[in-house]
Amino acid sequence: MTIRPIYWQDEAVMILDQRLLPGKLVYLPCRDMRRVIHCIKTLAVRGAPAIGVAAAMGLVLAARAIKADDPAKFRAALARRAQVMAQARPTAVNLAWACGQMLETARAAEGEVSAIVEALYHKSQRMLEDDIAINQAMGRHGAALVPHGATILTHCNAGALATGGYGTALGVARAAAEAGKNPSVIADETRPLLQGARLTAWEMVQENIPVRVAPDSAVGVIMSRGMVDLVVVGADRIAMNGDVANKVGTFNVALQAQRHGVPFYVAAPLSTIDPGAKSADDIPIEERAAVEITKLGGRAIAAPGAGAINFAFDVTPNDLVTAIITEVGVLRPPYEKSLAQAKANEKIQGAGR
Ligand SMILES: CSC[C@H]1O[C@H](OP(=O)(O)O)[C@H](O)[C@@H]1O
Repeated sequence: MTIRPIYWQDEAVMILDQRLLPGKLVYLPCRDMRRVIHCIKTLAVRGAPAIGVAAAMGLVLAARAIKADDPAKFRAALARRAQVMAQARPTAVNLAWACGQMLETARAAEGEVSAIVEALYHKSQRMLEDDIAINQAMGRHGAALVPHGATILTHCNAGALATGGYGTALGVARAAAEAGKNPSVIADETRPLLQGARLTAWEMVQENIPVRVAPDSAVGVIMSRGMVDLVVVGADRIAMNGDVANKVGTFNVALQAQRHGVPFYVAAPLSTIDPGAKSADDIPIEERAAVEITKLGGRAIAAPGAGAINFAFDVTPNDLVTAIITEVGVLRPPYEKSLAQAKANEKIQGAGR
């Protein structure tokens, strides 16, 4: 089954409302930037690469609404809108990266405003298509690390729903299955919004990849019983020293993996590696509303009057990361060197795109 989290349909951006999965498959038609921002903020669309693509498409909608015939004034107006878009969620670097890519496209496009808008549309579509190809390449590199019949534990959802449609961490599982390795998956349910139970399990069922859901708190006992061969998770932002920001709870999984001698892999495109972040200290961690903790399915699960702590992400220190799987290969410590080399090569190859 092809899972399409987001796509163009005529003049509208169609966003699969992931808040309603696994029960309902509902697409939201977005015809202006504000609607796309709302989808990003409310996690109707979520996952670092997917929100990057959503931001790019949202900026096309914004560009089409700018009333300016002068290209310079148009580019200035677009830059102001990109600044608003980039603030929709702070941790996933792909959001800001995608906005930067769109502004670069507008800068490089020649001719009238209409030609710039057309170039922006094609850039947003190419970003979606490139993401799928990047994920497939990443999956092939990652699949080489998956033993036959292995059980892969993952956290949150880093699958087709979090990307352009193939997946980073789940892309490794997909590619291993496509290579005939018969992997199975253990999906941490991933409190508070249950992306693992709701989204990862749904994706794996669609793919006929065996999947079992487990409470986040069970990772230790599951690993202590030798039930996990490797961990593969996604990432929202990777610092140049290899510190990894990902869904809250990932750090706990990494500590358990170290304790039990289980390889802990991070699967992420090069665009998730942030050259502006030297270490975890430079990664903003999103805090979300208390109600996401105190309610579940609209029902109170915490005593009325109780507060909540709702960090949406945490940072896994680089010494707990066995390797980082990317579209150009598997990057290993020392990350200061391997990540810098990969980003340098990206710049050289990107220069030609
Ligand atoms: C392929 S990146 C997916 C990444 O994004 C998720 O966070 P959220 O659901 O809040 O967007 C989680 O950190 C995943 O690993």
